[in-house]
Amino acid sequence: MTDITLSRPGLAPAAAVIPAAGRGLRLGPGAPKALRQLGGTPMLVHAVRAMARARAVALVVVVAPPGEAEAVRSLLDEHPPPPGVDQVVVPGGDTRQESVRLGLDALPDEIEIVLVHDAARPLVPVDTVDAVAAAVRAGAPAVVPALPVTDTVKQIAAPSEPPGGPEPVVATPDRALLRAVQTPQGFDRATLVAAHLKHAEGDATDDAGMVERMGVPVVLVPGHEEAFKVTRPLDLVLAEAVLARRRKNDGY
Ligand SMILES: Nc1ccn([C@@H]2O[C@H](COP(=O)(O)OP(=O)(O)OP(=O)(O)O)[C@@H](O)[C@H]2O)c(=O)n1
Ligand SMILES: C[C@](O)(CO)[C@H](O)COP(=O)(O)O
Repeated sequence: MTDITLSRPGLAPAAAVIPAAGRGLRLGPGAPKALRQLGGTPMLVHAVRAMARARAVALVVVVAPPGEAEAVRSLLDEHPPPPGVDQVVVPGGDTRQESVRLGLDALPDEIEIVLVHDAARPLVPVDTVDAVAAAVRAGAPAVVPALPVTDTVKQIAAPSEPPGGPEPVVATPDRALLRAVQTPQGFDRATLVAAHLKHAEGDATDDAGMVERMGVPVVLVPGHEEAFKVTRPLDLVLAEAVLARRRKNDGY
């Protein structure tokens, strides 16, 4: 557990846990995804900035690629957070779930609200972060930003083996009832810790799914198009374009 003094006045103390330990295999060969450049700055630095700008966030815990924690500490020292925000770096694990759990283990006792945010979503607007934190502060135990699904989605019985073969369709779910979820996902700390303890052996792709499985209500709030995840090479092209537009229009 981390021993720090939290200094953001007037709000229940919240921490951002940023899982950044993934390899980014779908992005292609190169450094771990969080350390790849976006507009000349590592993606992780953008993600940390986005979270540290939120009004409620007093602490940012970065979960670094295993073996890169020291390099990430040096990188973040070059990009200090705003006054009143502390940052801590811990090494990550083999899965996203394990990395988030390692981030949770580093939280000091005072933290009541946790926002889990993918380093791979570097351009999330601060208003989205604030809206998630506000909903948790207002009493929701688990809050997820989400957008309507724009494609029609087909359900198959099982993925083809090997991939690329024909896949028979079994259903077409009603798109109006589907949402694509983003991060930061916000939680009452005790709820999230309990979910990680209960499902410790799993490999969940998101934290809210683990909370749902405990029977705790999860609520969606509007996400934002610019909170998209950089997963494949084309996402990086889009991220560069969004960043260039922000820099031109807002001096970002
Ligand atoms: N062992 C892992 C795996 C993922 N992540 C983090 O979880 C977030 C979402 O994961 P994703 O975008 O799927 O990243 P990767 O696992 O790096 O991608 P890929 O599956 O293409 O390798 C990312 O910020 C990633 O760094 C993590 O902290 N630890
Ligand atoms: C948490 C997440 O960003 C929600 O969309 C996502 O599930 C991360 O994992 P993925 O395997 O890259 O989808």
